[in-house]
Amino acid sequence: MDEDTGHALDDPLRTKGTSFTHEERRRLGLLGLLPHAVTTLDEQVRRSWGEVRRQATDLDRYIYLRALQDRNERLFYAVLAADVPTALPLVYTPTVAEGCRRFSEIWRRPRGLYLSWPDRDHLAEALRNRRQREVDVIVVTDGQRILGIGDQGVGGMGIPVGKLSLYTLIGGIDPARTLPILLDVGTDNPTLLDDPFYLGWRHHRIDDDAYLAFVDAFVAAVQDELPDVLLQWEDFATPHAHPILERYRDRLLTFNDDIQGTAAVALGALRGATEVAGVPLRDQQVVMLGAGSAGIGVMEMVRQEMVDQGLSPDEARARCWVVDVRGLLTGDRDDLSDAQRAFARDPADVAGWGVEGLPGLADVVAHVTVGVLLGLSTAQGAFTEDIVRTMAGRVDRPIVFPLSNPTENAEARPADLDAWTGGRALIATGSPFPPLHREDGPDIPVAQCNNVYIFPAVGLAVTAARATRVTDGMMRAAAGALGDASPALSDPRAPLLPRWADVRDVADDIALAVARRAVADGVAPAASDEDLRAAVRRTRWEPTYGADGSA
Ligand SMILES: O=C([O-])CC(=O)C(=O)O
Ligand SMILES: [Mg+2]
Repeated sequence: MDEDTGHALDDPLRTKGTSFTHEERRRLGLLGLLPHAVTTLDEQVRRSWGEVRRQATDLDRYIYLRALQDRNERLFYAVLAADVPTALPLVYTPTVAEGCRRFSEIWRRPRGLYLSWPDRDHLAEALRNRRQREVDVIVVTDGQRILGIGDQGVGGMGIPVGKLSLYTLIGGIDPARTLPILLDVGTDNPTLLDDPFYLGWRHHRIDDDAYLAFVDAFVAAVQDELPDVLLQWEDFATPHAHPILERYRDRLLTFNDDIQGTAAVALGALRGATEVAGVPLRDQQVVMLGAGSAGIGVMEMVRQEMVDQGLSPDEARARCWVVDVRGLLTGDRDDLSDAQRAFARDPADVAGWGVEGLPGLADVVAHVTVGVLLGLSTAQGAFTEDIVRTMAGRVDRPIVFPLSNPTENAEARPADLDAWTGGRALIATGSPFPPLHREDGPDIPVAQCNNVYIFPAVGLAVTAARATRVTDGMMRAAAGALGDASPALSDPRAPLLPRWADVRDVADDIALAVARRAVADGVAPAASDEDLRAAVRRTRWEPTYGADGSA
């Protein structure tokens, strides 16, 4: 919003509410509009947390916090920063899933841009109508594969809004320079199509040719208006996610969070896990349940890491197993995309197992000494007691990551994994879970292996370093720096990923590693380490009130 238009009290980026001083109230024409007392930001934060706690449900807390964001952004971020571990599940996974499901019902105020198919000839006009002039980061979704809860149509907007609030909270991106976008190309969700309150374009999703042309027009409009922006693709359905990434990754500053962000955080968590297990990744057999964009993205990075650790591409491939709803990916299947086909096993590999049809997860675990079991399937409870006990019978420290979101979609609950393996399992989940209880010591937090460890830091890095592309090397640098920060490297009983209280400091370290790699890859202007460190520090926006009401 322009700084000199609108009323200081109503502009969420400028207002201080009851914290405007008496001098500011005179100068800005606010005299008489506020009760007498002048509060500090800290008092406002404490008052707001009281309000958050008083709400009856987490959805109510989400609604309260979103309304606060729309009213006073600096206060909103100060509130989140005051208690990151409590705030995160309220503004992000898992509560944001409910916020998306009930988006039309809980609608309050507009935020970001809705680019709808019926307006396809006016995308540039809509983009020019945005409230923020300069933009560092766009998060865009078409709402088709929201977390693990499927097609939410226009309700998917909850995700770009939530992700961008973490870009600011964790990555320090100025909230005035973030832009959430929803591409409304219809929905195939019958509940939404029948919902009288549904706020999106009430129509089935358009066909693929029209869809890809629309995405092309959108990207062209962004390139015209905001040529330097980071464009993050989020929660696209698998058949679109990979092709879109491949189409644009060499043409603009862009990445897909579900494919690349999820892969980087998983690789970071595997670093600590394999260290504690005492078996490097190159010596592990790795099984992924789920062959969607996220599952395949993780396996691509796992395979690359095995090659970096000294295996040939074929040797690495031989250690990777991917299972989807039908069963193991094998070369004789005709339903695989190119990205999935790269992980298809030779049917001869499993011919001796004596399994009718495609082997399932239980068959793979029964015939292979699996050390790492990953899930991005949205199949609740798919890591059964039998499967986990079989695995734990073969390896000393089974590494088990049920990564599907939100919480109810997880392939297993950490407490069950812990019980079935006698406390030997090394666990990370995608959504938050309660800590594991220990009789002989303090409770152990469960690492939340969520791309939130990665994307805010990537945004900070490319903004600070003025990068023009996101290379694979940069995502791997992010994974490496996150892995280096694993508390498990120094304490085998510690969680595999840093505590939320440390996540902003860790983001600085990740951002520096990514920025360095951007320079090395020739996609950012040459800069010394010292310059990059200073740029990261300079870029970081903090939720504080300036000396007056103007900034
Ligand atoms: O949003 C999250 O919590 C992680 C993510 O990208 C997804 O599940 O699609
Ligand atoms: Mg996502």
